[in-house]
Amino acid sequence: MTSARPVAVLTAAGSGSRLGADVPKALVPLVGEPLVVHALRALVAAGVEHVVVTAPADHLPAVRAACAVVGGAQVEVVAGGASRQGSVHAGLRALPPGPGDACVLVHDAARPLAPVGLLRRVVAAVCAGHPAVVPALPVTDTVVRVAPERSDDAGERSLGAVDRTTLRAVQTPQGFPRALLVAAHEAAADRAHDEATAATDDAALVAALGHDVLVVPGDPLALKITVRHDLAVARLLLEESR
Ligand SMILES: Nc1ccn([C@@H]2O[C@H](COP(=O)(O)OP(=O)(O)OP(=O)(O)O)[C@@H](O)[C@H]2O)c(=O)n1
Ligand SMILES: C[C@](O)(CO)[C@H](O)COP(=O)(O)O
Repeated sequence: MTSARPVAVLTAAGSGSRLGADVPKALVPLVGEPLVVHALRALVAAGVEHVVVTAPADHLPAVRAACAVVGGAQVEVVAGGASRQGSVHAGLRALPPGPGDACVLVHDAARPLAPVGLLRRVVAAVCAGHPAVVPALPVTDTVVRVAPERSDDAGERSLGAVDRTTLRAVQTPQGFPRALLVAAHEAAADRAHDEATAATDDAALVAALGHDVLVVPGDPLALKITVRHDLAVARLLLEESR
C-alpha cells in the first residue's frame, strides 16, 4: 500500500464527431464549464497531484486556457494522437516520473461527471496491489449478437441473446502502476495510428500482457458524452445534484 498521491492522463484530444458541436468535444460547455474542466476538477478532488491533458493539436491554447481555472494540481496540456490509445501514450510520455508512478489514472474528458467516490475506489484498488482496475456497470438491456454479413436498411440477422449477467459496461478512470501501463502501450504502439486498429481502453492493453483486470463498481454519473442526448442527460443530472 502506498500513500503517494496518484497522477493522471486526461484524454481530451478527440474531435467529438458524433456530438457534432462546432468545437472539439472537450471544450463543449456543460452548465457553464467545458467538459474537460469538469473532469479535471474530479481528478483534483480525488487528490491527483499531476495531470497531463491531451488536446487536439490545433486547440492547445484553448484547452490550456480552460484548464488554467483549476488549481490544486500541476496541469500540463500536450497534443494528443490519432486515436485515444495514441493520446494516452503521448500523455504518458509527458508525465514526469515520481512517487505518483504507483498509481496512474487514465480518465476521459468525455466522462465529466464521474464522482470522486468512484475515482477513490479505483485508486484504492491500485494502491492495494491490483495491476489494472476498471470501474464498470452491469448491462441492463438484452444484448444480441448479429450475423457478420453486411446489414442493409431492412436490418440485421440476430444470432440470439448473450448472457448479460456476465457483461459489464466499462467506464473511466482506469488505474494502473505506471511501469505496467507504459509497457502495455509500448507493446501495442503499432496499433495506435488509427481508431480502427487501436484498443478502445487501456485495460485491454494491460490484459494483453497477461495481467488480471479488477472490475470495481462504476457509477451512472460517469456516463460518457457521445451524442447530444448524453449532453442533455448530463445537464439534468448536474442540475439535480446542485
Ligand atoms: N485521438 C483521440 C480520440 C479521443 N480522445 C479522447 O478519448 C475520450 C473518448 O473518446 P470519444 O468519446 O470517442 O471522443 P471522440 O473521439 O472525440 O468522439 P467521436 O468518436 O464521436 O469523434 C475523449 O475524452 C476524447 O477526447 C483523445 O484524447 N484522442
Ligand atoms: C475508455 C472508454 O471510455 C471505456 O468505456 C471507451 O472505451 C472509450 O471509447 P470511445 O469509442 O473512444 O468513446
